[in-house]
Amino acid sequence: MDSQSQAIEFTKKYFTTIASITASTMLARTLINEFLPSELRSLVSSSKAKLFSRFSTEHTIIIQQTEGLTPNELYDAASTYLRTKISLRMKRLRASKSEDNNNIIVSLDDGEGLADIFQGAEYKWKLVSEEKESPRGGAIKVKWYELSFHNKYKEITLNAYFPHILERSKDIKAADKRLKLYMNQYDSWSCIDLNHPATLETLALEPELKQTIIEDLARFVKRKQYYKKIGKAWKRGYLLFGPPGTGKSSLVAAIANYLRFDIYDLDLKEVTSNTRLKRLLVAMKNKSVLVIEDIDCSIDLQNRDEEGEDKKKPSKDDVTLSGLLNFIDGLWSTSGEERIIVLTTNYKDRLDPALLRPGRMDMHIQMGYCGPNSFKVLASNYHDIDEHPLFEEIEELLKEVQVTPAEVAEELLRSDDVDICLGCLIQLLNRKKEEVQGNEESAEDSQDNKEKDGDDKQIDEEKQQVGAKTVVSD
Ligand SMILES: Nc1ncnc2c1ncn2[C@@H]1O[C@H](COP(=O)(O)OP(=O)(O)OP(=O)(O)O)[C@@H](O)[C@H]1O
Ligand SMILES: [Mg+2]
Repeated sequence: MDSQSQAIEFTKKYFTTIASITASTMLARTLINEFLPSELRSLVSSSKAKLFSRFSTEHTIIIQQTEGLTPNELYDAASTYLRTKISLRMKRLRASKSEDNNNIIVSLDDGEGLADIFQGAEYKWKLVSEEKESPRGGAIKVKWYELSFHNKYKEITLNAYFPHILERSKDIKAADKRLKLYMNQYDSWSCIDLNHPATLETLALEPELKQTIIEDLARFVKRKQYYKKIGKAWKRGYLLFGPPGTGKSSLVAAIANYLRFDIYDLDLKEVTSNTRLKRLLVAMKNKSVLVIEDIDCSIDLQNRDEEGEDKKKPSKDDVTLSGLLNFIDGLWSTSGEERIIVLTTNYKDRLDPALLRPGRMDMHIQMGYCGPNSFKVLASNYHDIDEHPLFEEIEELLKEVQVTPAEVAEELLRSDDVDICLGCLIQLLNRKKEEVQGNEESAEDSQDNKEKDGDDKQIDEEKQQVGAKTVVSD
């Protein structure tokens, strides 16, 4: 036989064998289907699946929507996480929007799947749903994800991929969330949407101060494990002080917008007893900013522990500042996570020394008058300009006079015409300069009459307030 006829012979035999195997398989399948009872049939097919999976390198994990009656957090996190992996090329998607959410949510439809890559591992996700009979009658829809990957990635999946999904979904939810502003009436909170536009970017602050604040906040949110280890409540306290209109309230809103935290604006005058105060503090949610504005006015700040003879003896249940701070330390260390507390005042010197002690407030932030850098931020916010022929004159004047960012903002809002606004601002600054010069002259006159260093000291102190300073304590 030549080699060509050998090949033909071989091919014939090969096909005959294949045909007979196929026929036997079909016969076996027919026999199984027709003659085996259903229980035995499912046993045979599950053994077949087992045999197949023993040789397959693919591994599948089922993530059900509920485990028993309890919602499965991992399913929920996966749904949120997978939204960021959706491509608009996919054939079928779902879209929805809820009142609490800022964005339209686009998600996988039942039966659809997508691919993801994490640390070099490839994953295939599929959303499956099925109608099942409910034990209470009727049908219920059960849903689950089938996650398939090469079985060499089992460990990465359990130890790194799933924790990553849980973490990412938290961030995504926080970014979507519509922020709330809570206010107290007596001992209960009511809330409205927080629509304050202030951001750390648009806030006119000296650049180093802004950077310090951003870094402090970023470090704080990353330190969950650290706070746990040292056994301290995971909270951070900021004391903001400075004249009216320097941006204290705006900074609180900017912090909330940056961290995506709700704000609880606590009016201490509404709170009549310690018990009520405790109730309010316990009702606060995690990831929130507690703010007490004008702390010097809202509570009798005299140090009530050191009772002088002429001081009124407080009743046991009176709200006191030290009581408030102690609650916060105590209650929040057991029940709260990721809390910021901000106290604001126009007069730092009127505050209880107990509040200024190291360790009470982590950072003391002085909000200052508008300096040249802050002015540039405001000009860019309000008129989208980074330079202008009048800038130089304005910047020179800002070094000499004290004007708050709020006053500058008011001038910049006067007109859509930037030349008019900057002209008005120069007029304001010149008026202020004349006032200062007038004051200095009259101070000099009176100094001729009686020696007085107090005024100079006052002016020196005030001049120092241009820009802002911080005292940070850890
Ligand atoms: N640093 C700033 N950056 C940007 N805008 C500012 C700044 N400071 C004040 N403003 C503008 O002035 C307005 C008033 O400021 P804000 O209420 O934040 O001041 P405040 O320091 O809280 O004053 P008060 O002591 O009277 O409560 C803000 O709405 C904002 O438009
Ligand atoms: Mg304010």
